[in-house]
Amino acid sequence: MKKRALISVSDKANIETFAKGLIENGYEIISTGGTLKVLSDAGIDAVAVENVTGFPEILNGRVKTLHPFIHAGLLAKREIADHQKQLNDHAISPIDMVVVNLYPFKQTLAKEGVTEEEIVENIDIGGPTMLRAAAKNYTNVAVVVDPGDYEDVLDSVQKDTLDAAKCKQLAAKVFRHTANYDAMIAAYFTDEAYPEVLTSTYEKVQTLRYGENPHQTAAFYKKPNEAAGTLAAAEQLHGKELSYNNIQDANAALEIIADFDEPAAIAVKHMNPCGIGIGETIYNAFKRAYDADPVSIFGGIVALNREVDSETAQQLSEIFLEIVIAPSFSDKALSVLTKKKNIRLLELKMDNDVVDYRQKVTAVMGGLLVQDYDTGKVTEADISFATKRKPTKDELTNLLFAWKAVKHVKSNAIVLARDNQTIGVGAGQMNRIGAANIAIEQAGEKANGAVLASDAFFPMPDTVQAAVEAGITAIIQPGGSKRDQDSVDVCDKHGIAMVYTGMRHFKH
Ligand SMILES: NC(=O)c1ncn([C@@H]2O[C@H](COP(=O)(O)O)[C@@H](O)[C@H]2O)c1NC=O
Repeated sequence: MKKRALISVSDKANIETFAKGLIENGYEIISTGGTLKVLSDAGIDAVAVENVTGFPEILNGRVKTLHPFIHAGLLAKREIADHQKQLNDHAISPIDMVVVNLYPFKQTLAKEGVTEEEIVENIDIGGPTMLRAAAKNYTNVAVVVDPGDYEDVLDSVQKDTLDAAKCKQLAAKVFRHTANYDAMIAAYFTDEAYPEVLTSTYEKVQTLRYGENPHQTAAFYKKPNEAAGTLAAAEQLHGKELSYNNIQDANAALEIIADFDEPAAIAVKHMNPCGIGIGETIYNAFKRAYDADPVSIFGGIVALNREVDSETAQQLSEIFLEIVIAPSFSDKALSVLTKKKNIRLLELKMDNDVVDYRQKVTAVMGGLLVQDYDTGKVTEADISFATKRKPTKDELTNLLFAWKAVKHVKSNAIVLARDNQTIGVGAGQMNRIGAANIAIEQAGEKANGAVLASDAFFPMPDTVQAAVEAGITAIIQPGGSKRDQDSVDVCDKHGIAMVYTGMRHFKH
């Protein structure tokens, strides 16, 4: 008896060649309405599914293959005599291969102006049912969900190597595919933040050469339909493939730059900003980010939120940078930067609301932690004045700038800033005074007259004392410690202006 393949595909690319190949290798083709038409138009012999089921396609295609003549043909185990007998009793013939790809739910969701009705109609029911039936019965049935597999499957058919092991791999792909499909549907039906099971799925962007270290394997995945404004949407204009650490650092730079509307440049090393500068022009902003810490920026990642012009490109090209990421590069800037073999240039349409609707997921052993992104913002209206002296206008501007910066530094974090530029960053220390000492030491003489931001309150006045000694004139911190008054007293004694934000920015 001839083998039978049921073909029912939404994405009809290359289906004629595949079907032809199957026929040449002794298969009979069964097909649904639209697919049958494509095959018939190409002169390929196929049997309409209605002729197998004895039942017409009804409800505008909502029911076409959902029939025991199809599903018993897919699910019967050939090696079980009773299954065989039941097929015979009901005059059902077995089906040996299913070639199905589903209604384009994801693409429909992404369509501009799409209606709920159209989205719901694009939830495929018959397709996944056949795919899952065939995949369950992988020892008897081959299942092809990915048009990218046609060539390989045909090759296996020709060589007679389409065995259970191969079919099991094809079946695994089906269950991944339908799980992803259902996860997208579930996400469309509700935007519940913390459902009883987390079914988010991710699509592979690329396998990476290695992970954080060369002995670790790694890959980069993205959420379906959510790339806009993220690294997954960036176009690489120049340079080698991104590494695992590049992706982490570039992502950190994008999260930071999303907090700035004015021309800003962010230099990142190991996920901490080593220099942040803002300015009238992107050139000024970058100069400040560079001057903030000309040592640490070496081998770093720089994100800029305005087009890179030739003048800025010239400055960027004078140091070794892993990545420059910007919304665009002028032609002249590109010709300057592409002369450097080892730099990676990424073009990305940035979006300052990029993190607002996303959740931050962190892996822990055996599970995940999920939380909102830290989108907390503090403006002049939100702060309260803790000390006798209030900050001057200039100090206040620098305090709010330092506050934006410290939010993105690993805790415990202290940032010193002046003149629209970070000048000292103390990151990831186990005690606050340790972070302060690092920031103060890095700033050197520039600390005198600068402002200081702390990501969390001062449990004791030691950091303020260190600030006094360094010549800091104003401090911004959340407030809320039992011993706030001790810090206030030190400030008052030395004429330092201190403000409270009422908001903490721990970052682990
Ligand atoms: N309802 C059914 O019985 C059914 N059987 C197959 N489909 C889907 O119909 C599509 C192909 O339809 P056509 O060959 O008419 O273009 C495929 O994406 C397939 O997954 C169905 N449609 C959706 O549920």
